[in-house]
Amino acid sequence: MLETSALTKEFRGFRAVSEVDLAVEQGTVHALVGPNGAGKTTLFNLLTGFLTPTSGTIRFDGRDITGQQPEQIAHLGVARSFQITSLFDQMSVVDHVELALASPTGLGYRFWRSAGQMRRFRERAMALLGEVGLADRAGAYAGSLAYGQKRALELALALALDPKLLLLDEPTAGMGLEDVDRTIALVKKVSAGRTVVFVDHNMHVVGSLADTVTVLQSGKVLAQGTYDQVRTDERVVTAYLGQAG
Ligand SMILES: Nc1ncnc2c1ncn2[C@@H]1O[C@H](COP(=O)(O)OP(=O)(O)OP(=O)(O)O)[C@@H](O)[C@H]1O
Repeated sequence: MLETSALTKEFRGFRAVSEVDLAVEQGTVHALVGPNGAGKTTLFNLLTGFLTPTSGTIRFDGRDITGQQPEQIAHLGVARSFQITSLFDQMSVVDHVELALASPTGLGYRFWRSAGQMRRFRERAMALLGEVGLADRAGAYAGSLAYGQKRALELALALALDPKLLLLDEPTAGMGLEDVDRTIALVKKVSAGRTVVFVDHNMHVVGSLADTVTVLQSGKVLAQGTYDQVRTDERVVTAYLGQAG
């Protein structure tokens, strides 16, 4: 589904991502981990077209998408759920989802003229809210949601695009234990039959969700394999111990 080859991004000669080969099989959940500054966010930005690689290639679903714009990549079926919240406080939860459902049709940009037309997205919007556990908050303002619920809404917005590949940027960042476990269950549920790549610092989350794991350090792939394989890899243990102090 996704394959990078020698993918590299330099910032003024500094290699934030260096010769990364990544292969994500269709229908699997893949975690990107690594110490701070390892290049995870930069890699995500390359995959979604927010940054252009210095060299190397990205193939998605059988085509070369290297250097394509974020809108083109999104259109091909890559959706990203942002770490930084991108919700409108004064807009209702269900309106957010309807707008996301309408945007691929072009209707999203004319929503102020077509409130009636937006209603045809109501059923699908409610189904998506049900999927992420927010059906009972459909009428609430997004601004009134608890943090974990906002993250769930963002996930629903990404799912509204019916993506072939779902990218999750630190889905459990800033959450307490209870929300972390709820999010693990939620991501497990929505990842069934989908291809997911996520970044997370929490090893409990990585171990619970990931079929395969790529460990990055200083922009390079340090180890790749199942969670149990990388967890016991000496280089990985050393990299994390090095950060602990
Ligand atoms: N726009 C930029 N210009 C210059 N350097 C950058 C830029 N973006 C990232 N870097 C550098 O590239 C390296 C990798 O950063 P990146 O944010 O990708 O790491 P990360 O693994 O996501 O870290 P974290 O876990 O802290 O989010 C860092 O040293 C960072 O300072």
